[in-house]
This record gives sequence, structure tokens and C-alpha cells, in this order.
Amino acid sequence: MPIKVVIAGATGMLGQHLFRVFSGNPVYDVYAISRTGAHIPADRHIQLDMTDTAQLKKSMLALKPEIVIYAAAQVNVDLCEKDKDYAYALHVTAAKVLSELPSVKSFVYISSDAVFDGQRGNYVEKDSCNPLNYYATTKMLAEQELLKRSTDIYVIRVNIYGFHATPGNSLFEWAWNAFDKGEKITGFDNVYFNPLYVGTLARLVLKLLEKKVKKGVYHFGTSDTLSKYDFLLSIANAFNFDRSLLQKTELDQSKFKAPRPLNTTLCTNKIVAAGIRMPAFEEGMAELVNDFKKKFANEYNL
Ligand SMILES: NC(=O)C1=CN([C@@H]2O[C@H](COP(=O)(O)OP(=O)(O)OC[C@H]3O[C@@H](n4cnc5c(N)ncnc54)[C@H](OP(=O)(O)O)[C@@H]3O)[C@@H](O)[C@H]2O)C=CC1
Ligand SMILES: Cc1cn([C@H]2C[C@H](O)[C@@H](COP(=O)(O)OP(=O)(O)O[C@H]3O[C@@H](C)C(=O)[C@@H](O)[C@H]3O)O2)c(=O)[nH]c1=O
Repeated sequence: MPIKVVIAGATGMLGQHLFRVFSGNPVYDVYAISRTGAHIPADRHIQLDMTDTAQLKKSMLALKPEIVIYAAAQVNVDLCEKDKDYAYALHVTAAKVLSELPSVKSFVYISSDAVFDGQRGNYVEKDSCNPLNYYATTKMLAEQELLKRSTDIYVIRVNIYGFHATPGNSLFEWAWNAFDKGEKITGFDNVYFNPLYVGTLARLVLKLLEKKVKKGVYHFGTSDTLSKYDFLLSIANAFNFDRSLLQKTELDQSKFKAPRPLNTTLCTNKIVAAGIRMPAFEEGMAELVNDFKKKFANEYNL
């Protein structure tokens, strides 16, 4: 019998890849939860606003998933600062409800590098969290809630990049669109991270479950570190945009509502020791370029 998997947030930038990767493996019988169902076959989609926990519980008690992968979120950090109840309901309460289902044996929660305050970088799993904004606070609270359970809980702290199936506003999409229109943008030269391409992360999540890695918290990320300016520059280079459209700036010049951390690079020794290799940044970027060209070749004349 195939193993029933539910992907919460399967229409998202990461979720679309999780849905594709798990659906492509006959071991799994995959279902998606989202509000819109964009690009998900109708017979695989469970349309839900997960902040309606009564409805969520009812439909999942009927479906009985064995594995839940939680990639749903409100990733607009400033919006989370404005609507704290919604952020808490989506990031903490809904995840907790799913983790408590009697059928669930393994639960993967996609957390964030933002749980750290960014004062130091190269964080290991045991370092203390000190979130600077409410988005990150809810990710930390969710981790704490979930880790109380005796089920196999995997918390993956990571930063990600990619693009949506229906064009959205990820960092990559924002920069690509600006460069394409010939607009100038500024890149933070003092903010450091080691982000994974979403296509890569989806495969690594499958590997994590298949290798039966010990439950707990894991840091995922590229083996090298870059600034957000370097990241934006690599987009300009990869797509042959005019590099002079990108200028350097520092984080304190930005006008965010919610404070952001400076250096959230994650040390990945623990997951590498468990036998899962983390790629170099250029490997993921090459995959993104390939995926982007395949998807948008005609639309953008690539
Ligand atoms: N993007 C980033 O820079 C980073 C993201 N992360 C984490 O990675 C994970 C994936 O993020 P990403 O793919 O960028 O997110 P997206 O915003 O691309 O996708 C979010 C997903 O959640 C679903 N969703 C949102 N609200 C609800 C709701 N109320 N009820 C049901 N479904 C909902 C959306 O579906 P729909 O709109 O169809 O309902 C969508 O499928 C998240 O856990 C995030 O915290 C970590 C670090 C960085
Ligand atoms: C990085 C960057 C962003 N910006 C602007 C445009 C961009 O859309 C906006 C937000 O940028 P970012 O997406 O990098 O910033 P931010 O919203 O802080 O990204 C975060 O997202 C959440 C979901 C996480 O989990 C975190 O780890 C974190 O990476 O700020 C610049 O103008 N220059 C820059 O160098």
C-alpha cells in the first residue's frame, strides 16, 4: 500500500516541488492542501484555509495521512507583524493540529533561518533562538510545540529561493522582473545567508524521510555563504542582465516594518553527518536557470 502524504502549502514556491517530487515516486500517495489549488490536479487537492482548524481537523481525520510536510506560510514578514493572530494561527496552531492526528507517523516542518538574531552566523542546531520579528517568533514557537510530540518530527531550518508556478513576488522574481524592465535595485551587502534552491530542497526532504534520519532539528543550506547583494548579482549574471542596474546598500537603509537579522548562515554539519550532502550555491542556481528557461522560454523570449 502506498504511503499517504499530505503537503500543506503545495501550491507555494517550495510546495510545488515537494508535490512534484513525492508524486513522482510510486511509494507515495500524495495530497495537497491549499486555498487555491493552483496547478494541482483536482482529485489530489483539499481546498482549505488552514486557519479554520475545525475544518482542517475534520478533513484530515477522514484522510488519515501518515506523513505531513508543512510548507504553508505567510512569507510576507511585514504582514505577519501587522496580523499577528493570523501568522500564529497558520504557522503554529494549524501545524500543531496536523501533528496531533493519530494517523501521522512523520511530520516535516519547514522552519526558517530567521529564528536566529543574525548577530553571529554559522548557527548550529543547539544555538539559542532569538527571533527579531513576529514571523520568526511564530516559526520558533511552532518548532517548540512540535518537538514536544513523540511522533517523528523533523524541523528543517533553511532559507530558500526560487519562483512560483503562477508568477509571484519571491526575492528572485522581484529582482528578475526589475532587471527585465531595466529598473535599478539595491542589494544588501551586509546580510548573509546560505539559501537552497526549492527544487533541491524538495529532493532533500524526500531523502531525509527515505534515509530514516533520526528525528529532530536540522539545518539545511548551501555549503557556501553569500550576501544578498551577491545573490542578486548572480541573477543578473545568470540571465545576462545589465549588472550596473544593481547597486550595493546596507540593511539599515531599508524601510521594513519588521526588523531583519544580518547573518543567518546555518552550519549544516549535522545533516551532512547523517549522510545528506548539501550542494554549492552555483549548483542550485544552475538548476533554477534551467527550470526557469524551460517554464518561461516562450513567454519571456529566453
Ligand atoms: N520564501 C522564503 O524566502 C523563505 C521561506 N521559508 C519557509 O519555507 C516554506 C515555504 O515557503 P514558500 O514556498 O516561499 O511560501 P509561498 O508563499 O510560496 O507558499 C505558501 C503556501 O502556503 C499556502 N497557504 C498560505 N496561507 C494558507 C492558508 N491560510 N491556508 C492554506 N494554505 C495556505 C499557499 O497556498 P494558497 O495561497 O494556494 O492557499 C502556498 O501553497 C515556509 O515554511 C516558509 O516559512 C523559509 C525561509 C525563507
Ligand atoms: C534582499 C533584498 C531585499 N530587498 C527588498 C525587496 C524584497 O522583495 C524585500 C524582501 O526581501 P527578502 O525576501 O530577502 O527579505 P525577507 O522578507 O527578510 O526574507 C525572509 O523571508 C522569510 C519568509 C524568511 O523565512 C527569512 O529567512 C527571510 O529570508 O526587500 C531589497 O531591496 N534589496 C535586497 O538586497
